[in-house]
Amino acid sequence: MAILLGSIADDYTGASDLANTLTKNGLRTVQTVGIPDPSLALPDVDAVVVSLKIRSVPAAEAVTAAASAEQWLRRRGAGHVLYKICSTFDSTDAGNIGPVTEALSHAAGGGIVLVTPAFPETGRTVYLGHLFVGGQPLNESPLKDHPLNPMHDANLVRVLTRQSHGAVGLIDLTAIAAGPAVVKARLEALRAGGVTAAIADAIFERDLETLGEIALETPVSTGASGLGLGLARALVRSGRISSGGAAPADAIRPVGGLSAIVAGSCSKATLRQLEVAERSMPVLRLDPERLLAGSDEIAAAISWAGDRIAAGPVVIAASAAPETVARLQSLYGREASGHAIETATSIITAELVARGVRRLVVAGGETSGAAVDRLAIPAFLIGPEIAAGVPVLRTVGNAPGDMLLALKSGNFGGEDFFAAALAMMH
Ligand SMILES: Nc1ncnc2c1ncn2[C@@H]1O[C@H](COP(=O)(O)OP(=O)(O)O)[C@@H](O)[C@H]1O
Ligand SMILES: O=C(O)[C@@H](O)C(=O)COP(=O)(O)O
Repeated sequence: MAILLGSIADDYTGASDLANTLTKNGLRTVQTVGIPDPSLALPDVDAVVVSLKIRSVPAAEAVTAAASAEQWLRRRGAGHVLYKICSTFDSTDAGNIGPVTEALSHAAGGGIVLVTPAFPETGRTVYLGHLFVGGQPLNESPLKDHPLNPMHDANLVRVLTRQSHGAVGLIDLTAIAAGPAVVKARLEALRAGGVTAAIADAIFERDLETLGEIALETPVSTGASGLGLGLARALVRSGRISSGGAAPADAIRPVGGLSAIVAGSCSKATLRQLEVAERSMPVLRLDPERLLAGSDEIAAAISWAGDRIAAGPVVIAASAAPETVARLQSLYGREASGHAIETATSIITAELVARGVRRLVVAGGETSGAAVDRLAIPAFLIGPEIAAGVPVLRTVGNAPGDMLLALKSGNFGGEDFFAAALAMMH
């Protein structure tokens, strides 16, 4: 299997978001969970997205994992590797976007890396280096309250500089609107001046098409699904994609079985989706304090689900509003509470699957990572899109048999997302 485009995603929802974008834009794509075992039979594809769970781990750990994935992708022919980060640039001053970008660039012989989290379809735009989420600057958006990576600075040149050894520059919208030749010249001028990463503005998809064309001439880029769109369209325009990009028909074959939704995302969109789900499905709100206190909250949740699940989908959620999250974190610490809750939701997910759930929606990037790891799913085929950035996924090589999943990024999806997802998973 020789591939044209490789990607390393810093979380699993982000990986499925990118895989969805690449598929929609003409590349046959598979999403692997980590570096796949050589025995796993993967389909013939144009692009592989390796999902890692490295957004919130120590930078050195993220670098080591990403470097191995990069080598694996290069050995399979990837001429370009996109480091898929969050469209809201989720990270801390200690990393991991800067350190991983620099490591990937170093492995590819150095040079300058284009960086942009813009994803206009979901309202993420970058202007003069500042990231906007819908109509709000990043630091005024709900991301200011993220449980793991609260974002307090919309100026990405500044944010990335704090995480990088090298100098960070800006390619502004004026240059991008002037087209690929001007962007290329600007990138070269920045490189000659010692800059190793350039934040690129982008507001419209045409900006990302320009950036994709130039990025494709370099070995590494860093960005969200918008840059994926630009790279995919550039590859298709180059005439190097012969497949026509159709998603495998297998991806939507029904699996039957029971269905469930597990949420650990505390994002504004997820909190609203849970409220709406309460009108049509049984929803269990976990008590995070009881979970952390080591009580039998997990067993109680499994028993609650067991009493209801044969009659229809159930929802189990740890999600809570920012004030409640802040209170728990003040008692147990940010990382400890996040990790303990992810562990609990992943155990509950595995128990639901053991009881016959084959159609599963997980809300939250870290939450999805923990759940998919516990289920030991090796890879996914990409099915139809449920909402911008969220496709139906079909497991490849899964031990208990095929499953359909939707891994929902916290801020993605309309308010009826959960019902809409299950309606597409048969
Ligand atoms: N009630 C809660 N209090 C504190 N942290 C929580 C609570 N519920 C979930 N979490 C944690 O918040 C984090 C949410 O991150 P994630 O799953 O990536 O969601 P998102 O996609 O919205 O960013 C996870 O680590 C999760 O375990
Ligand atoms: O780019 C995006 O916004 C998503 O693909 C993504 O990575 C979101 O992360 P989570 O909200 O943590 O799932």
